[in-house]
Amino acid sequence: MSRIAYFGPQGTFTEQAARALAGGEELIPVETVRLAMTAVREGEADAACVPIENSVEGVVPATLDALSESTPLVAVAEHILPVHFSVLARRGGGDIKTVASHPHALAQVREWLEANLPDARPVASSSTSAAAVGVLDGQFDAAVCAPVAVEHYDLEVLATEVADVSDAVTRFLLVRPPGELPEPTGADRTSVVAAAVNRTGTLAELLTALADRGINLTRLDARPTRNNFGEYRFFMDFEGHVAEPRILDALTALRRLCRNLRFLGSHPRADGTRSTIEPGAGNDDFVDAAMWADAVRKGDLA
Ligand SMILES: O=C(O)C(=O)C[C@]1(C(=O)O)C=C[C@@H](O)C=C1
Repeated sequence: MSRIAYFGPQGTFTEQAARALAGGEELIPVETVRLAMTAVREGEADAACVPIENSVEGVVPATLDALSESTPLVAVAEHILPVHFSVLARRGGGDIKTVASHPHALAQVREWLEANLPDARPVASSSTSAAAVGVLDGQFDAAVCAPVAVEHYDLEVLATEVADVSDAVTRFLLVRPPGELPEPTGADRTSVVAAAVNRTGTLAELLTALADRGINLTRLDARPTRNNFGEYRFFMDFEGHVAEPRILDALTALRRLCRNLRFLGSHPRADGTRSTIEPGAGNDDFVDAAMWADAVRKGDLA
């Protein structure tokens, strides 16, 4: 049985995603996103389940930073969960003066808190479940949690279905050390991180390498390299799988433009959206063009 570290403690959204992705594997709750990946890097777990992006609040910076540091890990699967929250408090507790949660969760219920708990001060916690633990300990008066949290923590439910954007979703990744990749399905996502040199047009060149090959970008985020102020790493997700000639061609171009390129995986998309194929930029077009060039090189064609 393989072991999956997940961003815990028990009752987080990430645990739900890990259960959906893992089947019957052993699940290990870990306090932070970074430590979940460290557990894999140090061989204490075979894979890690971590949040990557939310439809309201955007990317999870801790996940991007942990993916770009230390030894490479690649995403082999993803899961998308609808996100609405329950607000939990101690049974028989008094006034709610503080309400804690993960910053991504607080950002998704800002309007609800202003309308329903205007006197409560929002406090950031390491995860939604860590906020529930803090309420039990008396550190905070209320916690904004995943609905399943109430099954793990003996707290009273003050409100359910809390969300400023009713159809919000979060996408989660299952990452593991590089190895055999999932098979291409036609509805795949490839991810890379490029530490580009700081000169005119670098980002435009990277994006043009994808656009020229008819490849649709699905996410672009920048994070500081932490070395020199103003120097950034660019995280790019795009449609397609490295097993496809058009994607391999793009990756080799990105590598040429930017030698500091890390491959972060190719895997099926959870939403099943099939890759866009632009005219003249299908895999057959790339194979045909390579055969034609080869024939020219051998002197078989003019
Ligand atoms: O704290 C949790 O429950 C998490 O799984 C983390 C997380 C996130 O990082 O976005 C996951 C989903 C929600 O958007 C809020 C918090």
